[in-house]
Amino acid sequence: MNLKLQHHTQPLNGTIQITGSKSESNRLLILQKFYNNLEIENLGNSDDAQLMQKALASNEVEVDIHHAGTAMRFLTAYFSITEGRETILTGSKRMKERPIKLLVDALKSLGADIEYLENEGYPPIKLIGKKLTENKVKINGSVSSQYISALLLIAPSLENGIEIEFEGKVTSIPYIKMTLGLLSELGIENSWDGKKVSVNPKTVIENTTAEVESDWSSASYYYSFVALSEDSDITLKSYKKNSLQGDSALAKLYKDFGVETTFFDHSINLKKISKSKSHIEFDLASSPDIAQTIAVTCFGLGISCDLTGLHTLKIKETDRLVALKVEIEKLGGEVEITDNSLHLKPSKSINKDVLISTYNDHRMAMAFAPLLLKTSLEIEDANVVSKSYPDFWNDIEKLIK
Ligand SMILES: O=C(O)C1=C[C@@H](OP(=O)(O)O)[C@@H](O)[C@H](O)C1
Ligand SMILES: C=C(OP(=O)(O)O)C(=O)O
Repeated sequence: MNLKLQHHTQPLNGTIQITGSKSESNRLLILQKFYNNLEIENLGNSDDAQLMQKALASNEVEVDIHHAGTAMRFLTAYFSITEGRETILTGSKRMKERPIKLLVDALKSLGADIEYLENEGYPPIKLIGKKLTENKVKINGSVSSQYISALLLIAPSLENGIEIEFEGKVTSIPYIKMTLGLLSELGIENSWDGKKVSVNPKTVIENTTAEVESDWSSASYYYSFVALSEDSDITLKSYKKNSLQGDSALAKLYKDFGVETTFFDHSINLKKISKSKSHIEFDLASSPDIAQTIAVTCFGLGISCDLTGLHTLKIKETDRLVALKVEIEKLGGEVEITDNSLHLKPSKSINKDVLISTYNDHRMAMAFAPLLLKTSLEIEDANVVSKSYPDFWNDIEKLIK
């Protein structure tokens, strides 16, 4: 279903509760399998969290996790230690193009039994669950932090825990810290000195309740709405000042667009208090999921940007660098991309009634939505947002009324 967005010139006002973080939810769901008494509050309703729950409850041999990257990576580690179980882990056409070799190699070096069923290095894979014999492993950390989080999540259930040594420059670091932070919340000891991370084994947890914070990556679209309008006033519920989510960097980053974030009563209030800078330069290696939002905010404001640290974008739901270039150029912008960066020129106008292609990528749909404050446009396959934020369009409608 395509969705036509009318040009809206009034400010957006209201309060929204975004669903629980997809990343925190999927980590806690894995941990709950190891610690049955763990209670999860504010679990997200994203497709990815639901696919994770379904996969963890399934007794079928074949488990299909569609587009859910975290589910694919975390379940690869989980099923490889589920003794006596044979699992075929598969996903969407795109998932079969998203590499998994570094994680599979790491798990195999720990003693896992994993086989590729189609293309070497990519899903689908067949896993025969068994007890892992080793506890020290080396992994290249520059491709996806999800491989590392996957190892860390099974670590407390291994007899001797795990010690991981990183090779290469570690990427998306806040997501590794999130995993370690959640382990710490459950009382699982861990340490990280930049090069090596270790997690101790733990059979029983002392803290049995974990509360998922609302999703910061989803909050980015509201930051964009506020940046693109003068008098909007939006409150988002269930956020923490000391977040485990790296995308909470939005509060700092959007200051450059003149957006002020005020924390109160577990909520954040967003208001535009000053003019945006006329040029933006961010290294987003720690916050890859908000690159699309920021590129589109800049385009909507007519300002230029140089975004770097984007090397992981090519292996996400789509090649997000190419997708951004194609779609912003349809709207009249000028974009240059490399393998790890995006450069947008300032622009004076935005083309009307353009159909934005979404490439099965929730973030393409949500990142372009705030442009409705500048023009009328159409979003292809708008329900794609359900991967992380099923209520996105309903919530936007509440703010527009
Ligand atoms: O661990 C996680 O929950 C995630 C890690 C990031 O992936 P990479 O580490 O592959 O960049 C991020 O893009 C993804 O949406 C969620
Ligand atoms: C990259 C993403 O998801 P995943 O890797 O979990 O599929 C995302 O949500 O932007």
